[in-house]
Amino acid sequence: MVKVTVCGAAGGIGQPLSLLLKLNLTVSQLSLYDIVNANGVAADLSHISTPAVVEGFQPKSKDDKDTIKKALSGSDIVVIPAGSPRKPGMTRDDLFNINASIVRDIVINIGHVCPKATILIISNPVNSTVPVAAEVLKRMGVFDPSKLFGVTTLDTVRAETFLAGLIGEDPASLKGKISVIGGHSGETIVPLINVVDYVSEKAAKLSKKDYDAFIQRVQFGGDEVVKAKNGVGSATLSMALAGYRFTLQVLSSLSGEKSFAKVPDSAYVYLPGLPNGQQISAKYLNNISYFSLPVNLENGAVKSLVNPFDSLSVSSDERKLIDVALTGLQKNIAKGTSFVKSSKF
Ligand SMILES: NC(=O)c1ccc[n+]([C@@H]2O[C@H](COP(=O)([O-])OP(=O)(O)OC[C@H]3O[C@@H](n4cnc5c(N)ncnc54)[C@H](O)[C@@H]3O)[C@@H](O)[C@H]2O)c1
Ligand SMILES: O=C(O)C[C@H](O)C(=O)O
Repeated sequence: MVKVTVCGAAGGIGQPLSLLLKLNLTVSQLSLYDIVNANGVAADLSHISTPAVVEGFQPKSKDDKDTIKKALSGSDIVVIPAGSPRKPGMTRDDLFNINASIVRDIVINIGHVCPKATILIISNPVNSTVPVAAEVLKRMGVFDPSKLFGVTTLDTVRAETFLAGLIGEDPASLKGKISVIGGHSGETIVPLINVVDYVSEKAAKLSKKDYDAFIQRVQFGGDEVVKAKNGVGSATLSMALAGYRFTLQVLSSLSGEKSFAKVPDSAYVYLPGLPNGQQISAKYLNNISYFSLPVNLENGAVKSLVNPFDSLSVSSDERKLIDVALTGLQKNIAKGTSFVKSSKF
């Protein structure tokens, strides 16, 4: 019996992500929360002949504080794609002013109603919204760092697709064989290509021009979609797939399945609170508090992090990219942390 709640379920990501979750046979309850159209999306999905019981939750007014609590009650997993997407010319950081308070308020409710749930944050800027969530939960005295994740899987999905094109492989065959670490915006995104022998052998033959173009495309893939959608939003369908892929990793860990991937997907996590996170951060990451690394999961929580410096042969070019990422991330993290410190709740 697993209950998954999607907050922002009627949005561009929320709808296809909820569809994918409805198709998953291990989900028994699917709770769809949004400030608009949640009931409509729930009615629609509820006609699909799979076991998950779907319920919509939509506040009746701005003062309605109960509906979200009902939606979250008993959740094992809460996925949050609530908030505004970018328009051309905006950075993800430009979304902070609107999305930070949306994430803060949802997470306050999680802290009250289902503090043991595994929380997956999609809302941008992920580099800052995850620290927002962590600070809220810390202040409430219910923070479990092993259960809070910023969803960065789309960067890995893009890296698989773009690298496969360059080295002539089937993109699906690269799943679990390359890794993307760091954060989720521009230069904080660091693809590592030296993960599995046959991938690294082929990748090592890339010209410098192709390698640089690959890095640039993974780091700025989101901009490609924002530009193509021309004011109507950002990645939704590829993100729904990516969000589902990470949720599936969590669901599998809840049902005790073992992963056969050489590297599991990465997620943006709070390093000081994780078994080997503190160590990796102190030794290799300039004591950064949040960083996306491949996560081994058990029972919906981080069991251990894959240390890329031990096992993924980080090259000197990749080390330089990591150093640039660390500088950007420090600022993004500080912004999220100080926002909550000055919030009253
Ligand atoms: N992590 C990633 O890789 C990634 C990828 C793509 C998009 N995103 C981010 O995901 C977010 C959502 O993108 P989208 O394209 O689905 O946007 P969207 O505007 O289509 O959908 C957002 C939904 O959130 C809802 N919402 C707003 N405030 C809410 C609240 N307080 N409680 C519950 N629901 C609320 C809206 O009603 C809407 O239905 C954006 O911030 C976007 O930047 C992240
Ligand atoms: O680019 C965006 O704003 C959305 C998302 O973070 C993405 O990577 O596609």
